[in-house]
Amino acid sequence: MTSAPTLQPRFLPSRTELGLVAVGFSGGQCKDGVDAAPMALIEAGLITQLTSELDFNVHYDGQVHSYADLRPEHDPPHRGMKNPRAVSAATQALSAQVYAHAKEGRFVLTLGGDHSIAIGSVSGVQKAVRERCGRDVALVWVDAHADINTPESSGSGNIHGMPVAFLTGLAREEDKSMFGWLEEEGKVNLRKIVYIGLRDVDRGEKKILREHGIRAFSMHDIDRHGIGKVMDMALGWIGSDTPIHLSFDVDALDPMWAPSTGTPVRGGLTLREGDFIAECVHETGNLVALDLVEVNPSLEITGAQETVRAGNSIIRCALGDTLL
Ligand SMILES: NC(=[NH2+])NCCC[C@H](N)C(=O)O
Ligand SMILES: [Mn+2]
Ligand SMILES: [Mn+2]
Repeated sequence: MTSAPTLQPRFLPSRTELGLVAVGFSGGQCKDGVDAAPMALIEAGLITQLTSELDFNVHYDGQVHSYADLRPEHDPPHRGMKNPRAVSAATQALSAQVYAHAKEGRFVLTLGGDHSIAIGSVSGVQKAVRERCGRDVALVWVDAHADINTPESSGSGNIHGMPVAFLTGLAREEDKSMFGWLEEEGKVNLRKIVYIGLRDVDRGEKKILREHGIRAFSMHDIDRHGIGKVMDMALGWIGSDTPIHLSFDVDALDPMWAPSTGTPVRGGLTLREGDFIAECVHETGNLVALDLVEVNPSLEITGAQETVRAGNSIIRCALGDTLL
C-alpha cells in the first residue's frame, strides 16, 4: 500500500540529499582532542550508516576542516575571549559551507569540533532557510550548558560557552575579523530557542535566560515531568510549521554514557533520553540541520568509543533510523 504523497513545505530539505561537514576545530575551548571527533565518528561507520541504512545521498568533500591556523601570538584575547580571530575565521568559513549545502536543499549534518562551531552552522542554515522561504529556524539546543555567555559575562573566556549569545545578537562585535561578519540574516530569534538538559548554567547566563524569557528545560524539569512531557512542551513552544536546527552537545548525556567530553557534568541524560530527544525532533518532520559537538576521544580514553557510539546513535535517531 502506498500512502498519498504529502506536500513538502518549502523550507524542508530533500529527504535524500545530505550535506556533511566535518569540522576538526577546537579553538573555542582549551583542551586538545575535540578536533579528532569527526574522524572518530566516521571511522565508527557513520557514512555507511547514512548511505546504506538511511539511504541518503551524502555530499561530503572527504576533508576534516580545521580552518584557521592562527598562531596564538597573532590572536591575543579580545574582551576576554580566547582565540577570537581563529574562532571567528573558522565559523565564518563553516557558515559559508553550510549555507551552500542548505541552499541546495540538502539536510546539513555538521560534526564538531567544540560548540563554538554552531556560530557557523546555525547562521549558515538560518540564512539559507530565510532565503528559500522567508522563515526563521527554531533552534533546539541540547546541552548541560546554556552557552549563552557574552564575552563580559563569561568567566572562562572560552567561546564555546558563547555561541548562542553571538547567534542571537546578545553579543556583538563590529570588527569583521571578530564575528562582525555575522549578518542579521544569519541570526536566530530568542523566542525560537529551546534548551533541553541544562544543569550547569553560570550566574550571568541565568540572568540572561530570565531577562529574555528564553524557554529552557533543565534536568530538574525532566525529573519532574519525564522526558516525554518535556519534549511535548519543548516542541509545542516551537510550533508545528517551523524548520528546526538541532544542536546537540554530547555533554548533555550523563558522563556515564559520554565520558569523553571537555566539560562533563554529572546528573545528565541517559543514553535513551538523548536518543529519544533526537527521535522526537525527527518525528516533527521539520528538522533541517543537526550539529553533533564536543566529543573528545582523547579524554577518558576508556570511554572514548562509548562516547563516539553515543554520538553516532544520536545522529541515527535524529535521522529517523530507530523509529518503526
Ligand atoms: N559547549 C560547552 N561545553 N560549553 C561549556 C561552557 C562552560 C561555561 N559556562 C563557560 O562559559 O565556559
Ligand atoms: Mn555543554
Ligand atoms: Mn555546548
